Amino acid sequence: MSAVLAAEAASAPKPRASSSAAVVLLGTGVVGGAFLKLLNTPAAAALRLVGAANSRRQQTDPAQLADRALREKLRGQGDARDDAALLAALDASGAAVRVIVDATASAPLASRHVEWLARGYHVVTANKALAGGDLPGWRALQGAVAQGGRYGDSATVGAGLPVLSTLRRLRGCGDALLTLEGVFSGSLSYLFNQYDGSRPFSALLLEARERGYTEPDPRSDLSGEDVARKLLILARNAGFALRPDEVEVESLVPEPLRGVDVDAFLARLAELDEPLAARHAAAKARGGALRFLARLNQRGRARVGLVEVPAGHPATRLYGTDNQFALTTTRYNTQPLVIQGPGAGPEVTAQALLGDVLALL
Ligand SMILES: NC(=O)C1=CN([C@@H]2O[C@H](COP(=O)(O)OP(=O)(O)OC[C@H]3O[C@@H](n4cnc5c(N)ncnc54)[C@H](OP(=O)(O)O)[C@@H]3O)[C@@H](O)[C@H]2O)C=CC1
Ligand SMILES: N[C@@H](CC=O)C(=O)O
Repeated sequence: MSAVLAAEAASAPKPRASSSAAVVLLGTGVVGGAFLKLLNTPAAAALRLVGAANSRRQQTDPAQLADRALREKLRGQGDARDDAALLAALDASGAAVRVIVDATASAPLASRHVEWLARGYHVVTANKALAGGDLPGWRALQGAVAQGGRYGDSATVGAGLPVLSTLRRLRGCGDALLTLEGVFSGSLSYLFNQYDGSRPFSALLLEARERGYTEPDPRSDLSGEDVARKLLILARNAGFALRPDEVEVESLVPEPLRGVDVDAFLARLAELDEPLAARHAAAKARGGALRFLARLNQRGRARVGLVEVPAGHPATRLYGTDNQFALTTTRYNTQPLVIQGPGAGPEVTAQALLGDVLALL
């Protein structure tokens, strides 16, 4: 090769290491269903679905996977659940980039993420159970990522709002998180942004559930558990090695409704109404409003719960499922850096998953 050609070859844009990926989707519920729809758009042309599963059945047959009614069909047809067969489908694809997308809320599945990363699969997840679970799990995940595993977690906080990416970028620049405060739940935001006592709280909750904002078991939202997980994920990404038992959590689930199954809970939803109506009336009488806030202070003290905020508080200026993350850092220390926008819903969450998958190419 001449010197000129060699120089041109050296300066030409390098071909991407890989331009397509094979994908297995775990979970075909609200978020997984929206992800399947996105796979049929031009934005996902480089992705090939080689397996999909719900909790009981799965499919690896290309013709069945291409069927627009895949999600509905999986309810009654398909092979029995078997992770090994899904991983085999990824291996057989021959794709250099093999991605497992976890759109479930399953803790047992999340506990497998580290093993999958170690075996060379990439993991993209809306499931918060690993990063927002116990500290050993978080540390194992950091170990796998340090070994080169790639973990797409944008959907786990703010349903894809650029919160984790911002936090990591600031940290990479030597900035440090001092305090964090805000509304981290799309469903609880939706509930308290609207609740004025004119409609029962339980009716609003059913509406949030129908719109796909709540967790599979809405008590995960009402108990503060889902918010606590997001707080843990954020705090850990900022360098605070917090354990779940270090987060003070206020639950809105009445004691008698905590141990019953989901159907029984849904049948007794009206039991939520009276205590919340009383709290709302008391706050209103003092000129305040109720918002479900998460807070992490400089000493690493963390709390999530219902707070009576004064009129004009930033959390009273939210709409719909808006989340709000106010980050005070060593460099953003006179005013916080605020990230705000819709923080729940199938479309935005599925888009966050797709974005993380495409970032692997
Ligand atoms: N909804 C939202 O706005 C957001 C949700 N998320 C997260 O996304 C995840 C999914 O939420 P969502 O779609 O609303 O929940 P859904 O209940 O609608 O869907 C969950 C899906 O996971 C499936 N599933 C459960 N266990 C397994 C398993 N072991 N293997 C394969 N599939 C399994 C269920 O199967 P089956 O149908 O058989 O029960 C179902 O298809 C949760 O972790 C949630 O926190 C994150 C950000 C926003
Ligand atoms: N149920 C969650 C969905 C996103 O994580 C919420 O309400 O924020």
